[in-house]
Amino acid sequence: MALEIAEITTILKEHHLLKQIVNNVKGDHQKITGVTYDSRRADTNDLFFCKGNFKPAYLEYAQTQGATVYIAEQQYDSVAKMCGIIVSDVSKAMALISAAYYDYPQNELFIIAFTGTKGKTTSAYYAHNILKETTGDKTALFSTIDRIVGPKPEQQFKSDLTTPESLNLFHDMREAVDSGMHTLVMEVSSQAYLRNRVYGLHYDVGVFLNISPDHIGRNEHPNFANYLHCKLQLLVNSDICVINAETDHLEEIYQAARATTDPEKIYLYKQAGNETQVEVPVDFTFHNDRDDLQVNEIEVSSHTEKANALQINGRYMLSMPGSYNQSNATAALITVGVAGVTYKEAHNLLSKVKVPGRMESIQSQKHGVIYVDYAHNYASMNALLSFLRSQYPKGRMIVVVGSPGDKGISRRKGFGKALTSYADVAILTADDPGFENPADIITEIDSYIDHQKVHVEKIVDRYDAIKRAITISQPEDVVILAAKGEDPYQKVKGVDTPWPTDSVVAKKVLKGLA
Ligand SMILES: CC(=O)N[C@H]1[C@@H](OP(=O)(O)OP(=O)(O)OC[C@H]2O[C@@H](n3ccc(=O)[nH]c3=O)[C@H](O)[C@@H]2O)O[C@H](CO)[C@@H](O)[C@@H]1O[C@H](C)C(=O)N[C@@H](C)C(=O)N[C@H](CCC(=O)O)C(=O)O
Ligand SMILES: Nc1ncnc2c1ncn2[C@@H]1O[C@H](COP(=O)(O)OP(=O)(O)OP(=O)(O)O)[C@@H](O)[C@H]1O
Repeated sequence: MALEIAEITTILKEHHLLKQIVNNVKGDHQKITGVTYDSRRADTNDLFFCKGNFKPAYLEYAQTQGATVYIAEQQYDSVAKMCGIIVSDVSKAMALISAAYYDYPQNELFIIAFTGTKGKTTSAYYAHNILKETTGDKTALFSTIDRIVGPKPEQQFKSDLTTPESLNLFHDMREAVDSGMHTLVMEVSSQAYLRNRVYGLHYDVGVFLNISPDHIGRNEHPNFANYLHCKLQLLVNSDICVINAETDHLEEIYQAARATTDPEKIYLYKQAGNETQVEVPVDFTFHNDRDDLQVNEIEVSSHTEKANALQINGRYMLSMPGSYNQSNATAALITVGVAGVTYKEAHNLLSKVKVPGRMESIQSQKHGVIYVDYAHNYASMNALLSFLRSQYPKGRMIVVVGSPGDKGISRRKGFGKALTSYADVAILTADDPGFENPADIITEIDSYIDHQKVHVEKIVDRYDAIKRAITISQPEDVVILAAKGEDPYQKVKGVDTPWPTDSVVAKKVLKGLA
């Protein structure tokens, strides 16, 4: 793959991003044969993007590795051998040029994209599992947990981000297309819009699951309005929109979809019998037929002509408990319906789908049943605890939880509120403290807990906290290890410190107690 300087500048001019070209000694026909934003990976004739917390020394090193062109928001005189393309926004430039470099792989994929504060991974897994079967393994997945870019085992790997950096995104799409994939299910975080990782990308189907306060902080969104604005961009960039009619801010969300999409191409869904914030034409409802730890069953019904046409009506069994998973499943079913999959093909494909680190249960003989779950804001913690309380009305609810440093500050208050509503014992511990002192974060969560209702223990070491929770539990109790799911590391002072995962720790503790 290659691009000429002339092609790059044409694209940048079209998008009003080009400011000037400096040191273009080899002329407009000079070719770049690689793209990178990491000097440690730079190679001969590469184009280097100077982005984020970039240091000029990285660019100088890229030059010694053979990179010949850079794109940046300012000129760097220290790299005299390189041609500089100076732009007004390097992250937008990187998305556009990466798409061009990888020859627009998105045009060869049917893309289903999910956004929402909660449920993205679960819904993406549901849709991917159905499409994997019905497309004969020709559906890629870009999720928080893993990325699947082809049918070979080595083409399935752990994700570093929910939505990859634009350059990696288009690289992986290209690999997916070249490996025979024609459909892609992906998660789009609000951060992806904030950082222009998906700038210029269009989706065939865009899903808005829900929104609740989260991701506001120093490295994330400045305020809720910006968080909502970023999430709405998914609908603005989708040909067909699917919206949870029970979400907060429904009016703004529906308006954003209608701004660019014919209402005939917008599908709204909700649980049967539930109210919506404003009156909207609901296309699908799901009826909660049964939702307990043994069986989770829904019946999906269509209410409009366009909804009837998808032919997804009927009963579906889900393997993961939780009423919120009924809503996630309905969203996924509408998307696969739009992709041409009917009830006949899909009805038995959700009963085996499990998402690692979400509602994973570990049984024990002498202690309480243990749940590992990824709930990590108020809405999800509240949904999780209220569901488990309904399932275990007699035993004590013992919750191990911490909140990350440097981001999602509102979670601390949210956890205090949810714990006060449902927990008997809260063991507050570390979870990705970053550059903050975990003991201070714990103290902050604790300040929002009503001590008349909840017995609180503070154990900074997460291993010890899990051990304590399991040790004090009786067989009728339920132990919830929350907010970390399958995370294999703790982020401490800028370092990803390996963490064996909550479920591995829980199993080890149980073995020691046996
Ligand atoms: C705030 C944010 O989003 N930052 C992302 C951003 O960082 P950055 O551009 O500042 O890059 P950096 O890692 O600081 O390094 C600066 C530049 O120097 C380069 N470099 C660095 C060292 C060197 O020797 N040579 C060199 O060239 C790096 O390759 C990079 O281009 O680009 C990096 C990839 O290039 C991301 O890893 C990083 O995500 C950080 C780790 C992160 O935690 N992001 C979170 C907030 C995030 O994006 N989360 C959302 C999910 C949110 C949700 O749950 O909904 C997500 O989509 O994952
Ligand atoms: N629709 C929903 N509403 C509220 N809570 C949910 C919903 N779906 C899942 N959850 C809860 O949120 C947790 C995370 O779910 P999931 O990973 O599917 O969401 P996500 O949007 O991908 O999250 P994140 O952005 O944090 O990666 C689950 O473990 C569950 O506790």
